[in-house]
Amino acid sequence: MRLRLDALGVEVGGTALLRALSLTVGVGEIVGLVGPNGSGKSTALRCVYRALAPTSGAVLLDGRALDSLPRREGARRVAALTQENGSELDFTVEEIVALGRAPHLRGNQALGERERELCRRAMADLDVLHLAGRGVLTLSGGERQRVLAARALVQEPDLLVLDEPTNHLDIRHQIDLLRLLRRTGTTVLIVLHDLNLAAAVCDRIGVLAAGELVTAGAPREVLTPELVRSVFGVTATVVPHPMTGAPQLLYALEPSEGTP
Ligand SMILES: Nc1ncnc2c1ncn2[C@@H]1O[C@H](COP(=O)(O)OP(=O)(O)OP(=O)(O)O)[C@@H](O)[C@H]1O
Repeated sequence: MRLRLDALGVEVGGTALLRALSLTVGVGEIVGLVGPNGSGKSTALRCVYRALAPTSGAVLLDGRALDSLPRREGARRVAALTQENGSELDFTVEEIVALGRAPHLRGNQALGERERELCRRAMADLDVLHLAGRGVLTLSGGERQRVLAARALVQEPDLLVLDEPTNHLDIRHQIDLLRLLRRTGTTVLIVLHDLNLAAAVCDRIGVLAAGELVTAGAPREVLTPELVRSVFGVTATVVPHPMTGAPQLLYALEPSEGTP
């Protein structure tokens, strides 16, 4: 599925949170949104998973306006892992993951064998199969995040919208999740704070500051020391990854020349 944000604007109480954001995610592409705290990344994602209606502009899925899509079809085709879906329900892990299949089922239809196998596979992929019978409220932050990622993936969406999915995950599980995203071949819009992970996984990166897109392009075009200094106010040395060539940012805690 192709996603197009077309001059997206969001205004709340007279304040612009997002201004004329235009960005395309091609079929099977992984596009990252990065930017300082409060720059509008989650606001943009909220428009895509329909938690927020934009004030101006449009979200287009395969050229079709998102708001013209029946809710059920949207729920089937777009999966979101957000900062808001910390489940308070005292469900087991397998019950939470199975909820990901709900948009594909009719009424109270039970899960068939194929559905159950999809759930098992997603739980195995996210390394939570051993937790299947556990109450989700008893899990650690990282375990819970992996369960919610499994729920999003088991939905087999055409578009995945991920807000800081590596939150709470240890480095192995961060890498496993990003590898999995690559493998699925699904169109992905992802917010990441870790610029090195963004450079490793994203085909393209859009940089937001104060609700506006500063630049967008391939990681090596976008993640320059100048950009990192002007947008984040941080001095970084950028080196190519010795194996992949992806830009990697090195930071030093010692103040360097010219650092405020
Ligand atoms: N309903 C609202 N009313 C007023 N301001 C809001 C509302 N929702 C978000 N904001 C503000 O809009 C700005 C953008 O928020 P958003 O959550 O999109 O930022 P973000 O880039 O995702 O930040 P972070 O990196 O901290 O997660 C913030 O300053 C936030 O306080």
